[in-house]
Amino acid sequence: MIRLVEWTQSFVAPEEIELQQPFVETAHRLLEQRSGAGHEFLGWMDLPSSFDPIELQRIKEAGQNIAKQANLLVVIGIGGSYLGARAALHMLQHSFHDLLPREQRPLQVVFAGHQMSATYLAELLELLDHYEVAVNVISKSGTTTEPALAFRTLKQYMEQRYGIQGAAQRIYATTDAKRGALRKLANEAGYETFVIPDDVGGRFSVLTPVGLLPLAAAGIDVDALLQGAKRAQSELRESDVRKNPAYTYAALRQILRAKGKAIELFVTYEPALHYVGEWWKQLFGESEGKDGKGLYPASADFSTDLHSLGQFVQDGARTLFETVIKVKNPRRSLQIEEVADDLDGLNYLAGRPLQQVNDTALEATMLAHQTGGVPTILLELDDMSAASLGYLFYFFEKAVAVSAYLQGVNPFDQPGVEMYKSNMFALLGKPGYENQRERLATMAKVRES
Ligand SMILES: O=P(O)(O)OC[C@H]1O[C@H](O)[C@H](O)[C@@H](O)[C@@H]1O
Repeated sequence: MIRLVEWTQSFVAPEEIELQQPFVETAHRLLEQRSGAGHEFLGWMDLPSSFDPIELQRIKEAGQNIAKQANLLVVIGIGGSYLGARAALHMLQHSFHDLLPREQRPLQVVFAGHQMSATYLAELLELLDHYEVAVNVISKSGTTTEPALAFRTLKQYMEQRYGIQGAAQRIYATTDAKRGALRKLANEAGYETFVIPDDVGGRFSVLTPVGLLPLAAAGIDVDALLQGAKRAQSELRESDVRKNPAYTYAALRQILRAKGKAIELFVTYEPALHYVGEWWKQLFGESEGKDGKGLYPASADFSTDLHSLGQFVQDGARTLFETVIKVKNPRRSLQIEEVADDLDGLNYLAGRPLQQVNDTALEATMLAHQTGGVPTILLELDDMSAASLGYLFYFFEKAVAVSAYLQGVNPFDQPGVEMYKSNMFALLGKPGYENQRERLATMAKVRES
């Protein structure tokens, strides 16, 4: 589970949290009664407890099938169709999974379609012949350009290598039940398909086949992931802002925003949680960055980034606060040994667990940053298990929904992401975008003049 251990009370007094109760209550009711803005996208709320066991079994079987037919799974997707699976694999697999002896890593997962770098895709393609390959292409809309371009190329590769039918047995599509180009293509090609429910938005879809199929293929315990989320679903239904840590966290964020903080820095001291930070950034950035409002979600890996960003956080613009995620019971431990010469002067640490130094760095840094005028929120995650990660996913989904309602925006739409796409289509000469292309050309002329 996740505990909200402490926050800098000199910045936000407990009474200020309690004053938020009426507003939190309202946001809670909007969620519970499915009556707030974007209420048609609340399918994620009951997902853990209502997951169809037959569909879950089919996901697990497809995962086993992938692991039998392939030793490399290419997951194609972007945004919510990519970040959840990557966050979970990065946290739950061995830190050096790719270095494990081949027999200990039956299936490797790589990602594509999360950007449009020719170098990235070309360098992936040139290695595929060394592996038995399967592909999971994921897109809720079925039309997003980045994964569509990657899939167009990888589909060609798969069909050239395995034949049309052979490729169709190795390609799995996760998309809308009925709509979109990917649904049409998958139906015509005969791919096994999985559905992203209509009422679950992309950034809330990690606990659907979007995340679960790649994880099942990689041998992750998806039952435990869902169990952890189910526990969060039950525990985080409490409407009292003082008793529900997800709501306390939501209220704290909005109070700090009202006090002039503009950036929330998501900090972890475990490299395994790096992509949890990336997933968290989309969840909060897309849910709250609207109407000229919102906290800019940033992430940092400490103590690594204390040697790069530490100066700014300590002494730079006082526009940020930190949300620190501490893992109470990390996956491994290591003791610092005494050495005869003590040339590094570290024998004073001999006999102590290395984790004690990492934890002390966390404590010391929080104190330093608070002294420097940076409020901090400390959240504690039990451990690095699938169940704890499932709980974490649900915790932040619940928190962002309430936080966005407190901020007065719809948590579940993302109108702002369309502009770059339509500009790109216009500049690429996509039919139907001629007028916009002319407008942009005029703008470009003005820019050059
Ligand atoms: O799953 P897709 O429909 O391909 O969408 C992938 C991503 O792209 C969109 O532009 C939105 O920014 C995200 O919320 C979404 O997760």
